[in-house]
Amino acid sequence: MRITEIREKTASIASPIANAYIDFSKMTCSVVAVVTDVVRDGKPVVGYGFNSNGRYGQGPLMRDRFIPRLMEADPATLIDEANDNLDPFAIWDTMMKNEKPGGHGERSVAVGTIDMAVWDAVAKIAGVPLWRLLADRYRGGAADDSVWVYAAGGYYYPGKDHSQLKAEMQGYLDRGYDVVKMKIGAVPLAEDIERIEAVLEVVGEGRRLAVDANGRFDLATALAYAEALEPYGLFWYEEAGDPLDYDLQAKLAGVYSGPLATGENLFSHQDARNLLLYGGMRPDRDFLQFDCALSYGLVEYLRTLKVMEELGWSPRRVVPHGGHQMSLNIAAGLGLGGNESYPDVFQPFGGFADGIAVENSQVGLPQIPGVGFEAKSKLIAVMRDLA
Ligand SMILES: O=C([O-])CC(=O)C(=O)O
Ligand SMILES: [Mg+2]
Repeated sequence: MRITEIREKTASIASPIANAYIDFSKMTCSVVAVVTDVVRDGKPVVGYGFNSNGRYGQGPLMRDRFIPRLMEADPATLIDEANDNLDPFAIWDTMMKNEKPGGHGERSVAVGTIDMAVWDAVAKIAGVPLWRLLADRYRGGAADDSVWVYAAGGYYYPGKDHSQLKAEMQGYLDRGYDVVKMKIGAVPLAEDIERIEAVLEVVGEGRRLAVDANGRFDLATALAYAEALEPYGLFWYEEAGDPLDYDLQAKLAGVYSGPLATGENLFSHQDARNLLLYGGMRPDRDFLQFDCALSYGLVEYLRTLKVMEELGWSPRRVVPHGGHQMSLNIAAGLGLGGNESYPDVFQPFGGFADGIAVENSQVGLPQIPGVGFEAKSKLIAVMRDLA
């Protein structure tokens, strides 16, 4: 059993939307195919992956370093003998050979995307959905039947007024979501408060609305927003300051009584540990948003979950960023608290299996082998185009 080829192509996910930090007018993502010589139903098993929005395609890093390391390795060293399958852990170690520690930047996205494709292949070789494989290997077989999801959107874009923002949010409620998320921080506080009040007219209560500042604020601005947001009783206040500014996060947690969320831009278990040790995050109410596709994949995610456990955090406090099926599988298989969803943006990469509707903010998973990409027709068309 061996990997015969790994292909990457960079796809556009450009759109006119913006958060408080970036616009998405040139946004791309990598699509990866890991081709194996294992045959199922008369065809070679191919595992697929892609990276979440926000960090661009990683083709050059993959082609320069990570794909050659895997293709040059003795195939026997990449096998999990006990399970008669590929070994995602050995594959990870091989990709990361001769990489110094620290500085977890774009390389974690390149590795995380290939890792997603490896796990898709592993579950396909095992002939089971990935959530089932994860539950069997790591949770004594217990899998969640459905996963809580919330609708993320509420972006800024040219000409978007309150009526369009409200219509967007109404559309999410109509499609079965109970909680919606909107962007803040690209306009002055008073203007954001007007936007928030407009959305509250649609969703009714603050506990059905999360807000996301995408790391834009300095301490003074983060605290000013905290004071203004506190009375609304929001679902969460996300990524107020720079992702690595644990001091800001801790000071914010010291004054804001409602739930805080962060972590989508922390790309290693060491960074996650530092957040939990020094960021003032509160295990009884706050949310962690680590995204496997950006942070070295599921192999590293298992380490991050272990760090959380050691520091007294339940996996239910994790609601990953990214709105992709990989995190949905991890959520169902490893018992996370939920998953993000982008019903209207980042298509065809965002979203879940065709024909599985969101009801009461819960979504089910397909019963097919792998991550489930084959159950999402527009996405699998892009992937099959690659291999
Ligand atoms: O706008 C983005 O970069 C995406 C994001 O933060 C989120 O989904 O939480
Ligand atoms: Mg965010």
